[in-house]
Amino acid sequence: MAASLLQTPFSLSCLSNLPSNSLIFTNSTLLSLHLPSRTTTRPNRLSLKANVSLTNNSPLTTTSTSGLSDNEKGKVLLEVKDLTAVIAESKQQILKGVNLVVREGEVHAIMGKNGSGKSTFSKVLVGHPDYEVTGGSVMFKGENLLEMAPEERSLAGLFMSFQSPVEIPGVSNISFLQMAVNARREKLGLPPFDTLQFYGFLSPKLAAVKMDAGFLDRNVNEGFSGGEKKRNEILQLAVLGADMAILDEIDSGLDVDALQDVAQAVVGLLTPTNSVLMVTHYQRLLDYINPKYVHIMEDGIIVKTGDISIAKQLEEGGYKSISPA
Ligand SMILES: Nc1ncnc2c1ncn2[C@@H]1O[C@H](COP(=O)(O)OP(=O)(O)OP(=O)(O)O)[C@@H](O)[C@H]1O
Repeated sequence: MAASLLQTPFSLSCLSNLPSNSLIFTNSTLLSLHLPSRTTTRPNRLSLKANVSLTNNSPLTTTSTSGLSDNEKGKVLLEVKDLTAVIAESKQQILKGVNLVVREGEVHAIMGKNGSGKSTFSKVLVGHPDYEVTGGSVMFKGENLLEMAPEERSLAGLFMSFQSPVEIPGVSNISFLQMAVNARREKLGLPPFDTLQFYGFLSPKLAAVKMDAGFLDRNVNEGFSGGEKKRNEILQLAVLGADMAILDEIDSGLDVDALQDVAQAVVGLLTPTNSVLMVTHYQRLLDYINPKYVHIMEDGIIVKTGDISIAKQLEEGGYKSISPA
């Protein structure tokens, strides 16, 4: 790594010994750095493109630029078949046969009662070591995701925003992001951004998530409020990009304005070739991000799939109003 990057004293070794939910920050490759896919032909990665209509007073809605009708299907990004998984330590089964297909350009939401397995599913997808897959298959962009190490999953274009983002004491946000972006550039055979170049790259992303520049010099997530951490996660997504972003409860802890900012930033990241899989409990996020599909998870499987009307039904009648299809 270029010395010019290291304005803040920084060593990868400081990223070790992090809690288990910090697998993306392990030092083997500096996390599932949300690095780009091996296919470098995708034009839409890492861009905050405005394929969306945004107004302050109306829900954020995606508008397809692909020219495809609703009935024409995009390329499959993720295909999960009969996925089962247990907690590595106790061998308790949590996922009991999850099936899900996500295509390019689609936003999917997973809802479900507390403890139904939503976060476990998300974490299994990114290869969290707390869980062991015991059956089924997961293909991501035509490759066997389950055979990839967590950092390879990131290299393949998977990003996950955790329900409880980790803190990284001693590492400033800007150093972290710069290092992550430059690691990615190195993989692509590109020269690293120096500090000035990086700031030019970062500025529009910072503006897109409406984040104060003061947060850049603070240690990653250290002392951030719950909402600030969530906003910072979306900044990471904006900076690092992804073919598929898994967002676990990004709405938790956000005030109404922050919710709109974060939702707007996520919508701004959508392109016809990437996708979002979000876990949420509340319709309000879905009103902004407008998923194509809403799935209900119950006891480790998806028991119902529909459109946003399911979320409205849930809001009004609770889970008892949703009977498995
Ligand atoms: N590492 C772990 N160790 C022990 N139990 C676990 C672990 N991970 C998940 N579980 C258990 O598995 C079940 C599913 O948890 P998970 O976090 O996936 O649920 P969830 O649907 O995301 O819930 P919530 O809506 O409350 O976030 C819960 O009973 C939880 O206690």
